[in-house]
Amino acid sequence: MNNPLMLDGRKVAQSVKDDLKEKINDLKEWGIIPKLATILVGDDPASATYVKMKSNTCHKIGMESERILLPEETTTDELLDVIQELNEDETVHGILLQHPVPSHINERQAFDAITLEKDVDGVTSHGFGATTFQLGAYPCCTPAAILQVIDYYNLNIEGKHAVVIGRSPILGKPVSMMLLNRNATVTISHSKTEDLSDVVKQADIVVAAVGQPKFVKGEWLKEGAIVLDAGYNPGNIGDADYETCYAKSSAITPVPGGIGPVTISMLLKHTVQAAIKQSEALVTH
Ligand SMILES: Nc1nc2c(c(=O)[nH]1)N[C@@H](CN(C=O)c1ccc(C(=O)N[C@@H](CCC(=O)O)C(=O)O)cc1)CN2
Repeated sequence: MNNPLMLDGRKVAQSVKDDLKEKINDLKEWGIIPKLATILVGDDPASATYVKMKSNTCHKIGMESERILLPEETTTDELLDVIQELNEDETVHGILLQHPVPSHINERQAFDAITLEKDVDGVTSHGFGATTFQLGAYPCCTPAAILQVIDYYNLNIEGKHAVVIGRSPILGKPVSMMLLNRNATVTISHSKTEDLSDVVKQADIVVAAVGQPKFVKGEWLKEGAIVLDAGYNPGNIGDADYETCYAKSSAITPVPGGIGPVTISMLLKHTVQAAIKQSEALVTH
């Protein structure tokens, strides 16, 4: 396949942020400034960087953000109290709990404590169910970013075979449901899948969401496959081996500059949508 298309996530993210700036200006005329609260538990440097990127991007486009940094030894109950306060704070429209939390914390319980209307990161069980059944919840941001890239570049996924590698609650599982809702034929593969390379060989679209650097090799791909790399490994290395996958693909997202920047723009988009909905709810009550 000659001349594969490099899918430029920075360009996609910019187009999302440009749309948002207009909406944010409109909201400001009503005295509303969309606000995202981020919670980081512990001092994992990569997570700290991602949270900082989220809050910096909020400020750049005229939103507010409140960064809550909690010590490593925070208990589940203490974290639940912080989330409850944010649920009740009318100035906060969206809540993000950075994943992963330290292992002594019950992450599922913490995610599920976020009220659905502020779950702009799509991490609650309720949000997952509502996304799956297309009931209007905010989807997880990386899956939403993958769909945004697909739409921006007009990639045809209906009836195509998408192989998702990974089944995590905030990536592999939700993106599989979202692709299914777009009429793709979806195979979810994972660490226990037998003959993974043979499974991947059948894919028109490969979503790499496995969390291992350069895991997907070009030789596994069908000629002309689309590769959507959702990996964010240390050193900004994706889950796909870019050079070999590029050569075999028809289109591919790089790392950095692919799905990552779009993920952040989707978080801000959901927060603006939440600010609009919550303000409408205040007016009608
Ligand atoms: N609660 C959540 N936790 C985590 C999520 C999430 O969506 N919700 N996703 C990942 C990490 N992540 C955001 O949190 C994330 C990772 C990487 C990027 C990104 O833009 N990376 C850049 C490169 C980094 C850089 O420029 O320094 C890129 O790919 O170009 C954004 C978000 C885990 N946790």
